[in-house]
Amino acid sequence: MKKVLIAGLGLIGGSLAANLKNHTLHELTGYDHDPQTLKYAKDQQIVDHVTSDFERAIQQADVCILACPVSITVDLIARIKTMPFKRPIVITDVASVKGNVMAMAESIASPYVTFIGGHPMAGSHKKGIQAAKSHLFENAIYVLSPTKKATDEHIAQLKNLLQSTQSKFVVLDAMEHDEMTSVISHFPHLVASALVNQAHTWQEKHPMIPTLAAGGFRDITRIASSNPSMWQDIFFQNKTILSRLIDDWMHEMKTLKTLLDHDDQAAMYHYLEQAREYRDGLDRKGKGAIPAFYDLYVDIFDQSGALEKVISLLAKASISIKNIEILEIREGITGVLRISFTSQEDQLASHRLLVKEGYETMLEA
Ligand SMILES: NC(=O)c1ccc[n+]([C@@H]2O[C@H](COP(=O)([O-])OP(=O)(O)OC[C@H]3O[C@@H](n4cnc5c(N)ncnc54)[C@H](O)[C@@H]3O)[C@@H](O)[C@H]2O)c1
Ligand SMILES: O=C(O)C(=O)C[C@]1(C(=O)O)C=C[C@@H](O)C=C1
Repeated sequence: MKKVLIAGLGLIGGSLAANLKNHTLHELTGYDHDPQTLKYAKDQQIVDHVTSDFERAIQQADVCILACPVSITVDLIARIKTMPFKRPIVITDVASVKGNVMAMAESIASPYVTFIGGHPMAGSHKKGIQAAKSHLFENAIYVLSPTKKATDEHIAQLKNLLQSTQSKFVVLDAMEHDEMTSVISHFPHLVASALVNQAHTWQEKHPMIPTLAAGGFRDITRIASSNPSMWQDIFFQNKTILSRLIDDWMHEMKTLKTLLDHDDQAAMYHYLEQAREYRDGLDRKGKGAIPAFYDLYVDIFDQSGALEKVISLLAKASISIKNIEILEIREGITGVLRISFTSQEDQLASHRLLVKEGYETMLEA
């Protein structure tokens, strides 16, 4: 049983706290600058104690998880550097950008402090403790970036503490991490916001644009609904790499424009085919970042009870569902359910069962 301090009890800190609370006996203390967040955490018993005295709490902890915005995390590490520690502590963080965090952490001189950077590759567009979920990190990649001082034993200790999240740990250095997360998280976010703003601008000419925005636009722009304050912080913390990716992107767009202007249909087909093949490959089992499930698409009609009927058929056959999502449903017209299973066996059994019951289904290739 360890004394664990979680500094920043928002979506990520709150989710980690809830997970540790549900699955371990560690003594949890929560620190946050927002008194309402602290009150909620205490009232909902997400942590055992709350404090507004970071300095005192960290000196009494065995482990500290920094779960504040990235730039605040850097500031907290700068404060930690000046504090006197009298007992060993492992400190980690969850920040989405690692460069400045790790540079600051490498300069901690105290022999008692071991810093191992962390970043769970899971989250949502929501913020705050009320959106926290104990199972948020299940099956997600969890990046660890040890400082030079951290031994294998320290890393094992931290993995052990976070084991109940059921994440998959990978060790990366800050630069590798920041380049990769730029490509698959930060830059896509920028593009999603740009697409939404482009639609907004065109709405002046075509007021019906929001009415026409269907599944595709919603899928690709979901993340534009995220917390602007967190994301502007991420962008500036990772600005050198992001700026390079914007150059790459402008080049890519220019190439696409040339294909269009020259009516080069064969090249455009090849471009789209290449993208489709790579995207389909990302979902395959064992590839990592995108959690791989076995999906089944089921056509349903927009009538009350349709969803319930499919779920109860599967439940009666003792088939457990990992996730279920209504992809598109319009009044009086067929909609599509995406049902995800953790095994191919369940996927195929559901397919056979639903086809027998007269449903039109499609298996994810
Ligand atoms: N949201 C995601 O999808 C996601 C995923 C992985 C990692 N992260 C990283 O996790 C960290 C937290 O993000 P989040 O989504 O939980 O944000 P959040 O806004 O939900 O939570 C941040 C928490 O930090 C607190 N806080 C802010 N400034 C503070 C300060 N000066 N002192 C004390 N507390 C302070 C806030 O009150 C809030 O409770 C960020 O570094 C982010 O990059 C986010
Ligand atoms: O699922 C989402 O909404 C997220 O944005 C999660 C997401 C991402 O995949 O980009 C966002 C930021 C994090 O640093 C890690 C995960």
